[in-house]
Amino acid sequence: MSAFTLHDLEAIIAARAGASAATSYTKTLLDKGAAHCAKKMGEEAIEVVLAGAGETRDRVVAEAADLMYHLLVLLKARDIPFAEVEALLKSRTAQSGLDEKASRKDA
Ligand SMILES: N=c1c2ncn([C@@H]3O[C@H](COP(=O)(O)OP(=O)(O)OP(=O)(O)O)[C@@H](O)[C@H]3O)c2ncn1[C@@H]1O[C@H](COP(=O)(O)O)[C@@H](O)[C@H]1O
Repeated sequence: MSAFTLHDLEAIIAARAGASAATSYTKTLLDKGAAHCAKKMGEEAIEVVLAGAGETRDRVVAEAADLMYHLLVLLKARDIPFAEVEALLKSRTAQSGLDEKASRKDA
């Protein structure tokens, strides 16, 4: 399985923020502002919903990838590091105590 992560994609998006809009779809989105990025992400989310409800497995995977990309572009447009989202997810896990249970199970 590929070791490519959302952090890798976040770094690519950050780099493409400095590119020309003529050569970068990411830059085109960012130039249009956070509200446009949010609208695009909403469209991609609907495509995941439709694919998840009744399209092929490959379509679900493809639409999920589009959604992840557009979510990271939106976070970039709002100057929110993906690590901040991860930290919130981690704190929720810690609140539920499931992180300790999971590490005990691994030991
Ligand atoms: N992961 C992606 C990625 N996923 C989806 N997309 C693009 O998102 C768009 C979504 O399709 P749509 O039909 O909704 O959009 P569209 O009609 O083409 O465009 P709109 O005018 O509606 O905005 C397509 O153009 C896809 O190519 C992506 N574009 C870029 N990346 C990553 O970003 C990197 C940098 O890309 P550039 O910024 O283009 O250099 C790439 O190497 C990839 O790693």
